[in-house]
Amino acid sequence: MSLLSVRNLVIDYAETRALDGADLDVAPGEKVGLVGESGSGKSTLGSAVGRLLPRTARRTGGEVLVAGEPVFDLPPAALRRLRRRHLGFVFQDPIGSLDPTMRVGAQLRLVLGRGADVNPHLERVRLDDPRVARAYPHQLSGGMAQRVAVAMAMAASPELLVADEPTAALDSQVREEVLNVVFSLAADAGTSLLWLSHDLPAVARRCDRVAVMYGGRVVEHGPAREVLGKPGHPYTAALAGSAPAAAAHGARLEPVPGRPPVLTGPSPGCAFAPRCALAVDRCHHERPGPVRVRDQDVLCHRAGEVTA
Ligand SMILES: Nc1ncnc2c1ncn2[C@@H]1O[C@H](COP(=O)(O)OP(=O)(O)OP(=O)(O)O)[C@@H](O)[C@H]1O
Repeated sequence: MSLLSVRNLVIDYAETRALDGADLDVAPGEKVGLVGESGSGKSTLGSAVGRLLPRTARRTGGEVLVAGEPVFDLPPAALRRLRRRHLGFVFQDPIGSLDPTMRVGAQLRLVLGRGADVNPHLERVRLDDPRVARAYPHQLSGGMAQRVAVAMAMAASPELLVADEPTAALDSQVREEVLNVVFSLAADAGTSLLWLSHDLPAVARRCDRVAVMYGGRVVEHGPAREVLGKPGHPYTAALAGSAPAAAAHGARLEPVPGRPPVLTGPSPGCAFAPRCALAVDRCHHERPGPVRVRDQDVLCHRAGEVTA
């Protein structure tokens, strides 16, 4: 049974179509990487999991189920309960995600309950110095602030943690430390992880599965090493073949010539067709449905024809 199930989700921001029929499943305890170029819809999908989208966003179709509950159809109190029981979130900007006017300990107690001992929670994210609990967020380094944010998100042992590029603002040494904390806490608690990332080698190393987004859809989904090592979709092949050394250092990926699409409605065919070396006529006007290639689900009319 899936803990998270996203079905044919369509999200619009005014004229922009950010998700164009996205599908995704995360099983209990599974670590899933969500990758794709800037603008492919990763953050929109990650935020939609908790219905944390900006006010300008509109769900035009599809649904999100968390532990079987339809997130977009719940009344406010039930939604708050679902978030509290099942979900944790960590975002890109560690200091911005904390309240600048409250000491770290006081913020953690908002989650844990008044009078709770915050020190074990800080120690779990390898912040052993007792001064951290008395500090204000601006007194922390980016890496420390992100570890506090992780401690808060994991305090209630959520079933699913959505981490939206939690290390994008950190330098490479600190990035590894924060990721180690996130993955080891999630493993200890049996928490599933949906990790939005640009770092393909790290996703291949750390995740069970990967979902590759393009033009607001998950165009390939399957075991991480297989998908990134032997892609079934031409877009995954382009992404995986693009400067892996640069990707390892967190650079933004620039995989193929041309620009990703900015959709204003449903893509008439495959959104990748204008940039795809394998595209044939039908790719431009017929939306591809899922095709099974080895252990991978691929949205492509020419799935499996990709060669290294
Ligand atoms: N608040 C917003 N208002 C209007 N358009 C938005 C908003 N947020 C995202 N978009 C648009 O929706 C599409 C998907 O954006 P999204 O941020 O989900 O992609 P992303 O893959 O997370 O990108 P990045 O890796 O840069 O964070 C893009 O075309 C983007 O410009």
